[in-house]
Amino acid sequence: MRATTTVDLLVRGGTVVTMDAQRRVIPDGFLAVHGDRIVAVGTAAEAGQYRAKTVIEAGGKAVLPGLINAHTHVPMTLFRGLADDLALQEWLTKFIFPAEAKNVTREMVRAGTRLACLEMIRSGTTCFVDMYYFEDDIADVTEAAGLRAIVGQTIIDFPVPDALTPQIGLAQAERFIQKYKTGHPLITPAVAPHAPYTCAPETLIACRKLADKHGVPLVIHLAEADTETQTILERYGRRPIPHVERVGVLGARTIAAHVIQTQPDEYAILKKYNVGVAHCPQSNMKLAAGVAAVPEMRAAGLAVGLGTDGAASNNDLDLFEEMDTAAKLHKVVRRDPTTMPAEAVLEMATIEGARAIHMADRIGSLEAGKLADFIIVDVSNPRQLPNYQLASTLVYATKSSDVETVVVNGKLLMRDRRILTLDEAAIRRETATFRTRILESLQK
Ligand SMILES: CSC[C@H]1O[C@@H](n2cnc3c(O)ncnc32)[C@H](O)[C@@H]1O
Ligand SMILES: [Zn+2]
Repeated sequence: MRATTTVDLLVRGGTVVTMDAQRRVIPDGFLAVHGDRIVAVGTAAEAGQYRAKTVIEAGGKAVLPGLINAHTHVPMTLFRGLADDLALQEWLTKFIFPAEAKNVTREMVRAGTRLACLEMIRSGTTCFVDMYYFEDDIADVTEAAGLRAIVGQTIIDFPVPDALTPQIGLAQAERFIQKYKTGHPLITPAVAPHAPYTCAPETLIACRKLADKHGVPLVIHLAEADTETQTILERYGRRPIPHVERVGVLGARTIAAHVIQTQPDEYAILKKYNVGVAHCPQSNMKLAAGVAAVPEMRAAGLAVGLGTDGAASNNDLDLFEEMDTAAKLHKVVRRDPTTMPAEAVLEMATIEGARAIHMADRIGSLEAGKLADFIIVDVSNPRQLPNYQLASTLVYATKSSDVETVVVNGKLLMRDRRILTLDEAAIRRETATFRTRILESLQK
């Protein structure tokens, strides 16, 4: 007779999409969780030895690794819809930077982050990479919501809401890193130089030194628009990727967002430093920035994850939409329907996303020993039937509203669409207050 093992949480009966090295999909599967970890994954027949305080019956549902948003600016949810249908430079310099100068405070950042966490939990995101201002507040609110995040304090060469100079920004970033760097269960602090066109080489070097000193990730917007390529060529005589290499900002645990304006010989530079790429197709389409060479970067061995970018350039934080868009965008630009199949974009939102953010040893797949970050998704809506192929159903026919249950670090954040860690009504009220404030600020 087999001994019984008591665990905290047992999910049984669902189709478990492991995203492990063999990409195993277990039709009648189970997942056992104890503390913050997955302790076993297998077929329902093997689940018999486990007893749990909480059992979730997932028959007819898909159980997947939590989705990973590799690039966003969470407080920008409060700027959603404020300035649409503009090119990057005009959008940033005429609308977003001025709106931020008037409105970004600790209080605003906390409110925007709460709204973002609510949206992300509801749409199946369990981990995100952020870069913004007042990141200690973002970290605090994220931890309370129960989500996992890499939280990057922005460094930029002009006065911003939390730092008048990049030196002040760097000192602030160091304090923030010191507060969170020793093994926090959910928050990984990071340094986030905004971009090569807003940070001088000295600023970029100081950011790299700080990241190396504390062994934390470095997050940067890179090669996003042709205006960036022109500016960097004019200023430094090199294109953006060779420029950042020459300056010395590429290095351990770098995460570069966008990476659109590339030439094939530049992939080797990114590969040399193991740079993870955050592909943000919806933001890139909306700002008409261009189309990143994702199939080529993947073929060159780069880890490419998926990001939404901020809600002011997307305009949501929905990775199900982002998967659908990524799969279709690359087909249409190449006139090749075989490029970026559903399985590939599902990888980008899970295990490849984890590789891109340098966390694949801990998250991105459902395997014993990994952190228990997973979602349970209904796949029985008429719109998803008859469901011949699960990756296809998830990428092309599933909506974020089909996400029913979300677990991060072994803790339930949403069960059967009921949010357990945030006060949804209070967030709606708070958002309405900020809407009025932001509108008024723009009339002054
Ligand atoms: C480093 S984040 C802070 C800074 O970046 C701005 N921002 C938001 N989205 C983008 C983007 O796609 N490219 C460049 N800059 C962006 C944001 O408004 C903050 O000021
Ligand atoms: Zn961005």
